[in-house]
Amino acid sequence: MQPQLVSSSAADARTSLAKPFIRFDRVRFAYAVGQREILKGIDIEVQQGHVVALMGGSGCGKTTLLRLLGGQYQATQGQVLIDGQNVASLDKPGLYALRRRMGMLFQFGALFTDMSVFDNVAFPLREHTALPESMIRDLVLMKLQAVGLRGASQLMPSQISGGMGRRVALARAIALDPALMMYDEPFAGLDPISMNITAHLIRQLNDALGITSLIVSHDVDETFAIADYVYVMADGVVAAEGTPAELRASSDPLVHQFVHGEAEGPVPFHQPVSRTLAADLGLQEAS
Ligand SMILES: Nc1ncnc2c1ncn2[C@@H]1O[C@H](COP(=O)(O)OP(=O)(O)OP(=O)(O)O)[C@@H](O)[C@H]1O
Repeated sequence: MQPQLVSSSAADARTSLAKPFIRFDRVRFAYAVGQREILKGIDIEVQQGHVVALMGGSGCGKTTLLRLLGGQYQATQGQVLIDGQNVASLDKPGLYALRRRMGMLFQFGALFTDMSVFDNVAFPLREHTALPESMIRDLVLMKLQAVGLRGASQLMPSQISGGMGRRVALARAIALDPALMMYDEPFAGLDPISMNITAHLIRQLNDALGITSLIVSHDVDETFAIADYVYVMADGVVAAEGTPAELRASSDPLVHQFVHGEAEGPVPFHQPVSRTLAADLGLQEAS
């Protein structure tokens, strides 16, 4: 399947800067030799300073792309480049140094429940730096200030709302001043107001800290409100790409189904299956 949408203006915007911060170059990937191919030739570019979204139906390979970026797995074919470095070519110290430049906000952004808000944010600084406690204190308060929660520093996670907890997790993720922030479903489980606050915070932090952000999300409205560019994946390939406005205006059936959250369309509800339901239930002979 070829990408359905690349307007000349968007393509110009993508190529106007000399070097993308992230590049997936014809990436193919299977979790094990002989297993089903999850990524079937992915080309993605993320320019420095941009907020870029990876979207698409469940199981299409979005989280897998983040894992390749973090060097947890290596592409079977093609290259994954971060700031010009081929992730697969890095030795252990090189990979470790690269990971130090990445912040990650996981689904639900779980906090350590037995530590205060302050200690949660201080955790990566205490683990990964030799900074004196007085400096850690100042850094933590600055990060909490950036997410609007300096006043909550002494509270325990059980004493704050889900939306506030997500912002604390965000402060913790940026504690080590990453160059790249990766968000895996940052809006999952939040009420609409907290979703909105979190989305705008992601954008503000990206711009204020001069970082690059990659968001995996199913939440079209929140993601489109803050993304510079969106890749829609389907069945292991980039099925469509463009700015949020371009995707909203698209008449492509897959993009339309995705943007409008329609049940009917090219993206099937059922995963492919070889046996009938009746056969699986033992009601008829498997064919
Ligand atoms: N460790 C693994 N070993 C084998 N298969 C895996 C592994 N992790 C994921 N998969 C499979 O790879 C495919 C892509 O998974 P992935 O988590 O990247 O999808 P996704 O687009 O992030 O999905 P979702 O939106 O539901 O989180 C799925 O079919 C999944 O079952």
